[in-house]
Amino acid sequence: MNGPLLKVENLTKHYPLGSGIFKKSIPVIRAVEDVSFCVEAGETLCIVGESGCGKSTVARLLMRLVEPTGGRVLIDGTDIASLKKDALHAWRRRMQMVFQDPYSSLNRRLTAGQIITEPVENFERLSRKQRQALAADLLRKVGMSPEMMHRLPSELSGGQRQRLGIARALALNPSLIIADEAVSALDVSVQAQILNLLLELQQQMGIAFVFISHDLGVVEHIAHRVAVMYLGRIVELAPSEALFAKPVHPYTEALVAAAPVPDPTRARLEVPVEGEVPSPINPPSGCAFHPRCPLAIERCHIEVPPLVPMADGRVVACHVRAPAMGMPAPAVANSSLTPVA
Ligand SMILES: Nc1ncnc2c1ncn2[C@@H]1O[C@H](COP(=O)(O)OP(=O)(O)OP(=O)(O)O)[C@@H](O)[C@H]1O
Repeated sequence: MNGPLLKVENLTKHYPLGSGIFKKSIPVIRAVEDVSFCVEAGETLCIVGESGCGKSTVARLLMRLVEPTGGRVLIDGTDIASLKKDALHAWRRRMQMVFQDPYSSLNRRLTAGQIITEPVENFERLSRKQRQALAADLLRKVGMSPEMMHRLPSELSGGQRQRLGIARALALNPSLIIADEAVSALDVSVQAQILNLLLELQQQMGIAFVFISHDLGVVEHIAHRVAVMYLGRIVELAPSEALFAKPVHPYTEALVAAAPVPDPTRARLEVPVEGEVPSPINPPSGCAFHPRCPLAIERCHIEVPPLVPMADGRVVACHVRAPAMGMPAPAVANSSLTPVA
């Protein structure tokens, strides 16, 4: 198969605020704005950013749990919005989601065995024997004993429930798993077990992951590439090693500097980024990060910076650090930060 497994083009999601019956224009929450990226088979793309930056909305758009305001999602080159009944059914087998809180996403009245075989039974009838064999196989894949198939979710630990959520996602042999804060609710040691399990499954089964997390320690452990979102937009998308070794966008730099990973070789932001993410209802003009950015220049107040490709394969949206072709690199005044070549 040529081309990426998943291609996201100019994806946009605005949530209208109120019905606007008496108003001419309805204000909207700009949750996702013009987001584009690709994911190759067997690759892990992590999406990071502060709360409210639009990460979960991207996940919901990928799973078609919400409809986009604009843009497209293509699987193996096919726009998922164009799929009719049977093709949509087939596509649903290929993409699965693992949620943050396994307890609320699992049916508490079903046994572990019923929970993990349910996706398959939506497609085909299984005999009792087949169901048990499938449940045992899936439980083994996620490092659980087949005897657990008779337990209810309430009889399992948080880590076991998350393994169950992963087993359920694996039931249909997906090509892509979307994991939204899939380990955030777990203790650090259980987190590490689940992350290692995901890495093993990726190696064995060639599954691609879109992994959403606000935890940069987790991201650094598993990502091949990282997309950094700020107020609905991607501001930097880079190979993981390059991003952590040398973050280019000032927002990425601030996130990496704030992450509790002891690495003295890392760039440190001497002028910390302060304040909170502004409202997505009325985002700042130009670069939405400019009110918090120690590097901001006049252009940042006016123009939305485009994502500019850099020599090491990353793309960055920053007038100062990655000026678009044809624009002179501006002088940087009053900052401990320097433009990155
Ligand atoms: N169904 C909805 N209706 C209206 N606004 C929404 C809806 N879902 C999300 N939003 C808004 O869209 C913006 C992006 O939310 P989203 O949940 O995608 O962010 P996030 O980066 O995943 O945040 P978190 O890390 O806290 O989960 C937020 O301002 C949020 O309030």
